[in-house]
Amino acid sequence: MNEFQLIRRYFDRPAPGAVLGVGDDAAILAPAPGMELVVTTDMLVEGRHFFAGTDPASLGHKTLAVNLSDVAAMGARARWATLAVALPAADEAWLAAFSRGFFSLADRHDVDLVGGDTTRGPLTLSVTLIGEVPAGQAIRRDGAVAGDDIWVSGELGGAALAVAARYGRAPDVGLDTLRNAARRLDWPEPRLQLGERLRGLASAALDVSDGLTGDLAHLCERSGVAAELWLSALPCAEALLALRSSAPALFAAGGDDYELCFTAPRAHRAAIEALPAELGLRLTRVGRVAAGEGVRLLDAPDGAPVLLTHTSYDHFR
Ligand SMILES: Nc1ncnc2c1ncn2[C@@H]1O[C@H](COP(=O)(O)OP(=O)(O)OP(=O)(O)O)[C@@H](O)[C@H]1O
Ligand SMILES: Cc1ncc(C[n+]2csc(CCOP(=O)(O)O)c2C)c(N)n1
Ligand SMILES: [Mg+2]
Repeated sequence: MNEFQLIRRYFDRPAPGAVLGVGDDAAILAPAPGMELVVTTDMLVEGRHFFAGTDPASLGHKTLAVNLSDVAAMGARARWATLAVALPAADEAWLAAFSRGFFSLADRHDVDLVGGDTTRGPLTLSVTLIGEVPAGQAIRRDGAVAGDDIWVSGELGGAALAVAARYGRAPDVGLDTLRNAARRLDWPEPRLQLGERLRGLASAALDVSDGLTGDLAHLCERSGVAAELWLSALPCAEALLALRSSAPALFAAGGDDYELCFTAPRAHRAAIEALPAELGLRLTRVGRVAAGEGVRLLDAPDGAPVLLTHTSYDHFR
């Protein structure tokens, strides 16, 4: 199998939402009238973002999911993707599973793969995702205002627990709990439906990829505000509740969650509280925006400060 047979077999699929998809020097896309484009790129590198030997179907899923998560955080709809891969070898079983994982998530969200690049090299997977949002309505990081509530979707900490376990640094939580945590790490679910519903409700948003405290600090910086987070409010799986106080960094600073963190005015509380029933997704109020700068983690509202050894994942620290 040569390079072009590989592309045709595993990555060339019909792209009904594009003017022209895979096969030319570039794809041709036509945004719908009145829409703005949102564009994001996220890369996964073996040994850094995932462990050698990770199930290729989950890698196909996660490579796309981490990008969809950024589009969700903007309140946009995902439309088109390009995929750049460096592969150590043309392993057909690996490629078939990877492609299956990628396209089954793409199909669920009506995303067309319209191009990419394929080369031989250390396993590296990169997607560029293009989405659409009604002009002027994207949810940015710079809209939070003192007094806003801070919300988080889903649950935190499972993925970081799975990473810690693989490095032999996790507390003993039992096999079942660990299996659920590994699922959070390998099969993150991008919150696209939530992102679109938050347009007009959230004042600012981002996705939690590096760790809540550190990611929220980016939002605060862009908005020129401070934030207070409550450890006892951070949503986690029932089986991890005891760990939340004994290993707070897993929840407040552990990465790989791909949940959405957003701020919203108090006046939107009731509307937001109605979303979980509609979306089948937990939404939890985890803190408040204040005047000033920086993120403070307290054990509870008006409680004592919780000290963390780190606030998020950093590639160069
Ligand atoms: N090499 C680069 N050149 C230009 N811009 C970059 C580069 N790397 C990152 N950026 C930009 O810097 C900002 C922060 O990047 P980062 O990858 O940390 O995004 P994030 O959304 O905070 O995290 P994640 O990608 O894990 O969701 C983004 O606007 C991104 O587009
Ligand atoms: C093998 C292995 N070691 C460590 C981690 C943890 N990790 C790596 S990158 C990252 C942040 C998101 O990346 P980026 O900021 O590049 O989008 C996190 C939390 C992992 N997933 N796998
Ligand atoms: Mg992001």
